Amino acid sequence: MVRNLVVIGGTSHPQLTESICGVLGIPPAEVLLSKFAVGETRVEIQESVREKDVYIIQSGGGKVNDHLLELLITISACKTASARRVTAVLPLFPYSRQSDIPYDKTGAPLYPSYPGPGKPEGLGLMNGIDGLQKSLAKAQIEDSNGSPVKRRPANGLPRNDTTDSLKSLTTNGGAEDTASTVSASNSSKINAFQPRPGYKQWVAQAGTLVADLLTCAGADHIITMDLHDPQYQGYFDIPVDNLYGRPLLKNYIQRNIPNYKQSVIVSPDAGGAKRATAIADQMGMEFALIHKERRPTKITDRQNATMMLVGDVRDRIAILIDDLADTSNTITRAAKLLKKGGASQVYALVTHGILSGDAIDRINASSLDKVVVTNSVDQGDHLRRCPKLEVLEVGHVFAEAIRRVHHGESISVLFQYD
Ligand SMILES: O=P(O)(O)OC[C@H]1O[C@H](OP(=O)(O)OP(=O)(O)O)[C@H](O)[C@@H]1O
Repeated sequence: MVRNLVVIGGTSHPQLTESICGVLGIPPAEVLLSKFAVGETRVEIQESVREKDVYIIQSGGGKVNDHLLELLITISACKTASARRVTAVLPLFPYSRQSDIPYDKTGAPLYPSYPGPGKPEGLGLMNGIDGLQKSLAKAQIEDSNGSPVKRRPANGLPRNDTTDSLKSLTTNGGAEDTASTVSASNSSKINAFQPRPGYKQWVAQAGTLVADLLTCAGADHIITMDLHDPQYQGYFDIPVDNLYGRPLLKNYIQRNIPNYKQSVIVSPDAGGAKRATAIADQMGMEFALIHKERRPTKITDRQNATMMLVGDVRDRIAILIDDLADTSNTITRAAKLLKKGGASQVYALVTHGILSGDAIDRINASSLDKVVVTNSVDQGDHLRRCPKLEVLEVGHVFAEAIRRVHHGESISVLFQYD
């Protein structure tokens, strides 16, 4: 019997809300989530939450920015309606890939970004500058007056500050300097990263801002799963429970992969090695790693990174383990390499199947034999389009976490590896 507990479902994943409420044996709260014509989010809590323990389910993926704002407004609405405690339940935590300052050793920014559907350009800061630059160049070259537009020479970014660079690009600042007519080749030169001694490009630390926004909106507690960077928890001054998807993945391996002990667990990059070795060690299986020889400086370059397999997968089933698949470039490229290395079959087991843009087409056309994800992100559409996809239910894991938090019980059992 759960008393004084209220579960509110955001628009990101109604099916998961239903599943969590089904396990808890309560109906989701009545809320009106809509939008004004202009696109602003409107939230109306249609039942009393006074002195209640409220859990708001909202995942990342899909229209991630809309969902985030809706969550913030809902948290704030519950707090102002005198909820006793508000917990944001974020099965996939949005922006958690942007928790650090992603520079490589030359000072060039790395972009752990989420590319939108079919928009490889205009994503990430440098690409954004590139896109902006191209648009400006095009607009200026096609100036209706027909007069050529004078621009700063294309010898790298105009100033050593990205904000200023953007400003100068948008206002044509510095046009009084050495004049040159903008051309496509100039544009591409401007896009090339040229580190300046002692200076690093400024990249927004969106993860910090999102942590602050949630706290500022009134969240008292966060429940999430398989944070891309577990240290992100340290950005919060409220409790963060980072649940593991690992038991679900292990269970899948044990039940569905014949002679699984003869298979090889593979991490598709060094960043995920700890995650994958944890499973390999616990299950007494062998481990292999894919090493990216050159880390690309731009998201659009990622597919060009050279990959190298460290380990032997010949005539064995290779099981890729990762926290998330977004464009699915990582797992599809890894699968190709594993098949080249003699793997008999390749499975990809991923906690968060974001699968943006043409990720599904990429998987369908790839050497992957099976892709297994949890429903931390809505998989309804993905399942219809991808015969290789299998989905593991996480509703009961979140329901149990909510039940335990509500009753003040320990949830460390949900963190156990085995
Ligand atoms: O489906 P994709 O678009 O290829 O993205 C998925 C990859 O991105 C993330 O790692 P990231 O590249 O941010 O590097 P890291 O693990 O070193 O942080 C994640 O851990 C996957 O490996």
